Amino acid sequence: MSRALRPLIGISACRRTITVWTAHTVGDKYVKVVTETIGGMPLILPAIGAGEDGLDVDRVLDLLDGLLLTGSPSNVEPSHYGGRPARRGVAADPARDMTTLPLIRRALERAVPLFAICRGFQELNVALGGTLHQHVEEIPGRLDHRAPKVDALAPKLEPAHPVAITPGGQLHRLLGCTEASVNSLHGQGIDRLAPGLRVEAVAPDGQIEAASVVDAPGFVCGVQWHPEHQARENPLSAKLFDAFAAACRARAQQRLAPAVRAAAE
Ligand SMILES: N[C@@H](CCC(=O)NCCCC(=O)O)C(=O)O
Repeated sequence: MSRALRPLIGISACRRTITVWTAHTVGDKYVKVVTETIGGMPLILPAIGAGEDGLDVDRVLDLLDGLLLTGSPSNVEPSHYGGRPARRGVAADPARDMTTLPLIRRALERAVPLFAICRGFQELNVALGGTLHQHVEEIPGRLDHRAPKVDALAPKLEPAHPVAITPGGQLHRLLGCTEASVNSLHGQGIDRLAPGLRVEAVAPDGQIEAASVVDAPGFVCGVQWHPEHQARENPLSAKLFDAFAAACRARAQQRLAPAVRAAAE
């Protein structure tokens, strides 16, 4: 693909304090999945809110061919979905909430391809009017979906449980199977699914693990697990990113091809 037509993909950042400094952060795995797995150009979107003093969402979306919503240790503030206040000590990132929630709504209105991972998946649900469980492991009969409490990274990213993929859904068509094994690094989870979202996969305890936007013109999908981890080594993760990449490339073509052709003439 011509360098000029590499899709420009926005990546949501967190606002976090590292030692004494406040920083806008994105895990390297999300940047790499854009550059290496998708073949796109990443544009990190700082968590500065949206509107007058924050991101001009429409100007940003004018530039983007896709939006990747990342995971994060922080939780979406329950006030955004009418939930009880979070317990003391639970990590929050109000600046990220104020950025991603409006950005998601407008990206969907403008048919920007969107792939939402873990916290990003929860944000997609909240942005469209759904609610979250704050502590899935405390609900009787539910699994503990949190990562094992060990220092090493590898065990956290091991497959943790199966998911049943909805027959006839978008993921089923894309992946060609009705079961997959996924990693699991979350304490929150979708409670009430937002209107306009369709369940694409569920865990054995009934936890919603993936959803798509009904009637979305392009690729709009959210997953509770982490396909960005070693994406090319897992055939299902690779298929997910290839489908997202194709939608982003199609948007880049549509947006930029006339300008690239004109410059070459
Ligand atoms: N805090 C939320 C979301 C969990 C999540 O996104 N975990 C990923 C952390 C690592 C990363 O940044 O990718 C919850 O607990 O449900």
